[in-house]
Amino acid sequence: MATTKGLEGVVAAETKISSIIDDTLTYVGYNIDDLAENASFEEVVYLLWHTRLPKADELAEMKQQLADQMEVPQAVLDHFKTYDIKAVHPMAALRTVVSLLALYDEDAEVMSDEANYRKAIKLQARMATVVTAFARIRAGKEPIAPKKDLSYAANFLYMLSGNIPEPIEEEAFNKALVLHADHELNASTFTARVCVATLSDMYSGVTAAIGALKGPLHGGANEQVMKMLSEIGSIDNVESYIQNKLDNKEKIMGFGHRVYRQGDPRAKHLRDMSEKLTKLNGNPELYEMSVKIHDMIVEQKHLPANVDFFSASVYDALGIEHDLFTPVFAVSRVSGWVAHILEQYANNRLIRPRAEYVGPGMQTYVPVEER
Ligand SMILES: CC(=O)SCCNC(=O)CCNC(=O)[C@H](O)C(C)(C)COP(=O)(O)OP(=O)(O)OC[C@H]1O[C@@H](n2cnc3c(N)ncnc32)[C@H](O)[C@@H]1OP(=O)(O)O
Ligand SMILES: O=C([O-])CC(=O)C(=O)O
Repeated sequence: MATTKGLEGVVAAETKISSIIDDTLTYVGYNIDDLAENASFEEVVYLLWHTRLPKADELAEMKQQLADQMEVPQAVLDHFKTYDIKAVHPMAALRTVVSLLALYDEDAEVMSDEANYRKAIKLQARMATVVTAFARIRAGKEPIAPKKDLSYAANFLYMLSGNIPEPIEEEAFNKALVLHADHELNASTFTARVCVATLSDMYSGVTAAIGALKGPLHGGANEQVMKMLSEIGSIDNVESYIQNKLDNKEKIMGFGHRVYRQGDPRAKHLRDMSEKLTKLNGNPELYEMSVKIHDMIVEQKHLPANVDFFSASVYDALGIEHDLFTPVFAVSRVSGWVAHILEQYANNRLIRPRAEYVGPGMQTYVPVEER
């Protein structure tokens, strides 16, 4: 049996949800550039789950459903007070809380299409609430209830800070959510599909996916990019810091991709936003440092930036704490996970590949006292 390390190039599923062909990303046939410029996140969620854009009344209904389901059971919020919240990583907390949400959902084990759709809405709606509640409780503040008349993007920023975001902040965050929503068979989405292909429930699939997204080679890279920018500290230090890493053959977070060769089409949108938002919040140096790093990596390694690189300075400019960057990714990507879970259920077969055995040959058991 031949193996393909990391399953590179292996086609492991058919999907109608998103595609990456010749470095062009589409959701259900719509170019990501078009969606980033024009679509609301709620429209994209509908698109991914129904494989078509909503009509006005359908969009209004979905917005209403999401708004109605944003509140989480008090017991889930109380759970944040049962451990040292300052000592845990928010992605670990999110992984646990999504699993916990299942225990308060009477639909959790019901496998009908209707129950799965209700779970989809609840998961999408509540991810924003739990991430923002975690952040507030950690800061010693009370969680803020969502406002039903705000968009999903605005509600997230409102629940986080207590302030209704400025239009430019809402627009930028909406765009970031749109750009992160789905990405073909990335590691976390594949994880979700593998999990539910056993006919396990949607909460299990999303919990597993959060675990996969957490790693620094995947969604966790955005936090690592910010850590690097903070360590560098000023534009004068960029060259020596990056050169040192390259000379030591260390990976630079936010660069490279398994599928894209010329570049990640999402990065330019985030780069533009980073330029605008860092100017507005008075810290343009963060953008300038990012550009300098980018130019060095492209020149020396020929590696383009991926979605995580410029998203770091965007989220920082929006006032989001650095260890919440990956949870923010999850708040968007849950839409894609759910779409893939629904697609997997609709045409399921257990996912069970083979491994090539490379261990010792046949051995005979030796009792412990004789070893
Ligand atoms: C949302 C997302 O998940 S986007 C990806 C987020 N992850 C990151 O930004 C982490 C940094 N990037 C990486 O680690 C990789 O580029 C990945 C994991 C994204 C893709 O990895 P793979 O396709 O498995 O490529 P792999 O890790 O084998 O790298 C191939 C070569 O490019 C080099 N390379 C890849 N990415 C980088 C990087 N960011 N910095 C420096 N060198 C790199 C590797 O060192 C390797 O070099 P070698 O052949 O001389 O050993
Ligand atoms: O597709 C991948 O491998 C990772 C990625 O960019 C994403 O999940 O958005």
